[in-house]
Amino acid sequence: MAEHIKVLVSEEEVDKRIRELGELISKDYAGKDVHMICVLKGGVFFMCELAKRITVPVSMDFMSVSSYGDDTKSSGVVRIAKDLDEPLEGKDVLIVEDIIDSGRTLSYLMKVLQERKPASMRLCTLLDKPDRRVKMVDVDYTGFNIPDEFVVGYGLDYAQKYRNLPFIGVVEGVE
Ligand SMILES: O=P(O)(O)OC[C@H]1O[C@H](OP(=O)(O)OP(=O)(O)O)[C@H](O)[C@@H]1O
Ligand code: HPA
Ligand SMILES: [Mg+2]
Repeated sequence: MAEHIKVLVSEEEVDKRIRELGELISKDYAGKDVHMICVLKGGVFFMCELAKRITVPVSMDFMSVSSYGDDTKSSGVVRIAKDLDEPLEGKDVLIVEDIIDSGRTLSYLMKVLQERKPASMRLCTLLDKPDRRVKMVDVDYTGFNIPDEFVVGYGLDYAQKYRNLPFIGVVEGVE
């Protein structure tokens, strides 16, 4: 069966929610600088759009972590493919992710990053699938809670495709 993408969250809804999150984060971090950490590759589109809506001073760093490879199921093994360039000590860190699914990636990553002694560490995710949680993760800012379906777009891939879609969609016709 050919793959078909059904819209789950439209471009307009995503844009509106990112503006709201930007306002909220700007208020919460008033008087501070925020050090945004993008979890590559999926987090990159959300990171760019969110950073543009934050009005306190922002610095950025990037980390690449992978557990899904080209599959729709997590391998269960989290691999750091690229580490951060800068130390985190004393910084107010905001981790930016596209999705929390089983929670394996972020529970692992937050443990690793907490050991680097940031002044504070919060997590912002565009999407959350709470029904799928295997590992507990404290999420501070969520764009949308979504049902247990494999989604693509806005950074999320299926076999590395569809990251560039400007909306969140569900791939139909995939096992
Ligand atoms: O909560 P989990 O079940 O761990 O799933 C969430 C993680 O999986 C995806 O990354 P992926 O491993 O596909 O890497 P990618 O961002 O490069 O696509 C996504 O971007 C999250 O990082
Ligand atoms: N889509 C794409 N990548 C993912 C997902 C998903 O639903 N969950 C975890 N990684
Ligand atoms: Mg992926």
